[in-house]
Amino acid sequence: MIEAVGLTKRYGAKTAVYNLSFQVRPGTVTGFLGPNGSGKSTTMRMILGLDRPTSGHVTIGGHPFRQLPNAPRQVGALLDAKAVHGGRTARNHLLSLAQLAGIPARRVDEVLGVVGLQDVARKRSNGFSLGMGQRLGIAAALLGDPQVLLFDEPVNGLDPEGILWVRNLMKALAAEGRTVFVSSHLMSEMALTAEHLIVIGRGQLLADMSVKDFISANSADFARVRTPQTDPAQRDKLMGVLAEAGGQVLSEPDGALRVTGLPLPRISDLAHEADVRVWELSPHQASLEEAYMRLTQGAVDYRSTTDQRAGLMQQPDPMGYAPPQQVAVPDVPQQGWYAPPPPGQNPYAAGQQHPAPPAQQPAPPAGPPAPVQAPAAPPAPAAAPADLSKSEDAR
Ligand SMILES: Nc1ncnc2c1ncn2[C@@H]1O[C@H](COP(=O)(O)OP(=O)(O)OP(=O)(O)O)[C@@H](O)[C@H]1O
Repeated sequence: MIEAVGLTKRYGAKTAVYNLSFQVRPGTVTGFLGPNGSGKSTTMRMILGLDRPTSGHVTIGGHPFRQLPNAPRQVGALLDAKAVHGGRTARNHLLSLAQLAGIPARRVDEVLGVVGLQDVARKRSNGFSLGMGQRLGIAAALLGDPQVLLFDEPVNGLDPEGILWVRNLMKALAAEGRTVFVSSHLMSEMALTAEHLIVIGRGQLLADMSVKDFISANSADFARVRTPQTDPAQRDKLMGVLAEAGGQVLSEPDGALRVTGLPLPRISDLAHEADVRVWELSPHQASLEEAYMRLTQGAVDYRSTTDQRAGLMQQPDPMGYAPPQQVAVPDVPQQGWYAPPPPGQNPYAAGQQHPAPPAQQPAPPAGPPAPVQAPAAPPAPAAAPADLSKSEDAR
């Protein structure tokens, strides 16, 4: 088990990690999520004794990493796949690691096979692709057959077959009772791989709970209902009926209704009783990505802006190639596309304060709010968490 208690790391005036406490238990894959620059790699480096905490501590099996006897046999890690001597062959790189840790040479050939690099084992790693480098890094992590494994972005650069392989590998390692701690920005992949999540934002703990609880605490399933566009009165009638029955109704950009708080069969019955024709009635299950976006949108440091191209856009040459004309399809607004929060829990609604981070336990669902019958309003930007960039004791 990995246990962090009050872990804090400052780099000069920058606080990268602040007062983080969590446990990573054996037997499950624990995902480690957070926006760019939120402190995931710094936390992993502290777990591995590569960075010294400014305060707090972190242990593996009850000991700080540096005090573990024969650490490479107990803990394996992929932090930076590029951190290899490029002039060495893959096999020699692993052989040197194995010799340092007293691991027999035949284990090197075993792990090369496990990661699928046996055919390029005698090639220099500076000629490796991004994905091949990742595989070599995973081989190094597996070398000592350790009980505790840390992977920082292991699927970075892997092809679909490689991503599936990593997913199955992580699950198999956890099923053998090992502790598996893995960071990733690929939410769809995390949803398929991890059972438990630790989410941080600006160095602080935002959530520590199962994937299932995380999704239900941060978003809600809803139904999409569409009536014939040619008859707006039918839509208005249905909106009234659904709201009267206790549903929360929002309008989607394409005119469909987004309904929370009523099960699909009830919506169908209500439409039938009101004599409203329905062209679509479909369930929408909230995804991990939607729940993650909702929780972390106030803790994102780096946001993109639209490329204005400084007026450099060229007119198409009438004599040359012109791209095929496409019918303009309006974009779904980026904010607000995701599933709504659970009833009564919209921490980002205008005028509300940013809530205390829902760490440890998902908040119990509150009572349903007053039904909304207006087009889906994009959530107002959340108040940013406390500014951690002001150091208390700049080093
Ligand atoms: N050695 C260092 N010196 C100064 N600042 C650092 C150092 N290492 C990390 N930081 C800063 O600490 C913060 C956290 O960085 P970290 O790499 O841990 O984030 P991350 O969550 O792993 O990001 P990403 O998802 O982009 O990999 C960032 O603001 C980063 O600039």
